Amino acid sequence: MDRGTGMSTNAELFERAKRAIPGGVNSPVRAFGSVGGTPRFLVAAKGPHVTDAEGRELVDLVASWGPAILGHAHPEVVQAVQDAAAHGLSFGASTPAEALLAEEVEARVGPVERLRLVSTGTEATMTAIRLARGATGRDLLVKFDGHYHGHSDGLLVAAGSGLATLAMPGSAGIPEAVAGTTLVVPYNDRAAIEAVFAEHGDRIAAVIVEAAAANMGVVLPDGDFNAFLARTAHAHGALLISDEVLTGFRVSRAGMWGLEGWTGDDAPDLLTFGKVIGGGMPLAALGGRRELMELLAPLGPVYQAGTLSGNPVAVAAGLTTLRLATPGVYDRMEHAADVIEGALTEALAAEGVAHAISRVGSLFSVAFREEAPRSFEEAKAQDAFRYPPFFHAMLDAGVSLPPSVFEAWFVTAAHDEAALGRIVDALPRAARAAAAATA
Ligand SMILES: Cc1ncc(COP(=O)(O)O)c(C=O)c1O
Ligand SMILES: N[C@H](C=O)CCC(=O)O
Repeated sequence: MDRGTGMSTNAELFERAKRAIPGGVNSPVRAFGSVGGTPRFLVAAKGPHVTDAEGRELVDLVASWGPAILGHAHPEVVQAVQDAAAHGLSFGASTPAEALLAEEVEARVGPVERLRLVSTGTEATMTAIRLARGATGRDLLVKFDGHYHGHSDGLLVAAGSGLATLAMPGSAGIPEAVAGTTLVVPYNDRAAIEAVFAEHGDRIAAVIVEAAAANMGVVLPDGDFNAFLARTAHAHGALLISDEVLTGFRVSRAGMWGLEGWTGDDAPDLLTFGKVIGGGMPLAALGGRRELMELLAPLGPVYQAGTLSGNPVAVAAGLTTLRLATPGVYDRMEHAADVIEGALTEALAAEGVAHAISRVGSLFSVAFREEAPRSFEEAKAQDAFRYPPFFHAMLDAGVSLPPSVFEAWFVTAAHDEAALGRIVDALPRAARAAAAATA
């Protein structure tokens, strides 16, 4: 499919992109770095499918890294976007729909009394941290090894996602002074949290945690770990930032908070959202208690701004997506996850491949090890060499998986029996390829 490029194959497009764009991609995980081969250049997406430049339709388990819970290009979302666009692409001024979106989130997620819209998850977490520092007058941030919260300086320390994929310990270009304000602890390690607070408690502004880790593969919080973090932070006058950029409105209608339901001292102080809240458009948000959120300018001293914040086309996509995300949508996603989990286990077990599937709601991934990992150290201690041949066997059979063992698999409510059937049919051969892999 040419689309004005004069080129038709993924390989040609990748070569051209590499001559114009660093590494040929605008986000590192897209480059197939850890699985090898040529990235697919996509030209269309509809329902559970994406179509590449060679006209090949693939069943998609990336779902734009999470936003597409309804399936790609849901007609009502597309219509809402077209209607909004017809009235103007961007105003740089308030619009009536912004408050409707904020109300929609506040009605679902108890700890969110006020919401500020931004454009990316990176901006949401960056702003939440600035707000926590402004509120507490402290400078240190605690984050977890292998958690990813976007690419702002202080958060690219021991991060997951593309850094895990590329085995990068951090990023160049981050001043020591900034990196030094981030304290990294192993995930699910309560003793490590207690120790870090015992040593630095009066300087810690906040703990930031993925509500369920999903950027080192899915790694679930142990028991009431999130509530424990809130209680420990609060006991030391610090805040808990629950990063729901990935889990928000995906693992349930109210995200991970909706599944755990922590309130009072156990609840997070600030929450960040992205992906689903924008329905596939660039929109993200941070929210929390009124008195904290009102420290943001223009009411308070913590500054945050954005030319495109609350963009009307993005708000239309997000609002329509959330309104369409009925309990039935979550039932369909869970059904899709059930079918894939069952078939994946069966296929890998039949080949004697050690594996563990970690899952919350419909969000899951597979690790090539006996036990589900509880930390980044454990997530890295797996037979990761089995993933590239597994991935390529699935791709050859027409199923697009995330191009890294450290990323989650994303289903949508549009994954119908036909799409699921293609995945199930592809798995036995992929499991054989995983079994045959050598380190
Ligand atoms: C948990 C989490 N937080 C933050 C981000 C950053 O969001 P964005 O890529 O929109 O900047 C991501 C994903 O990229 C994420 O998974
Ligand atoms: N793990 C990231 C999002 O959740 C992958 C998306 C990206 O960084 O391109």
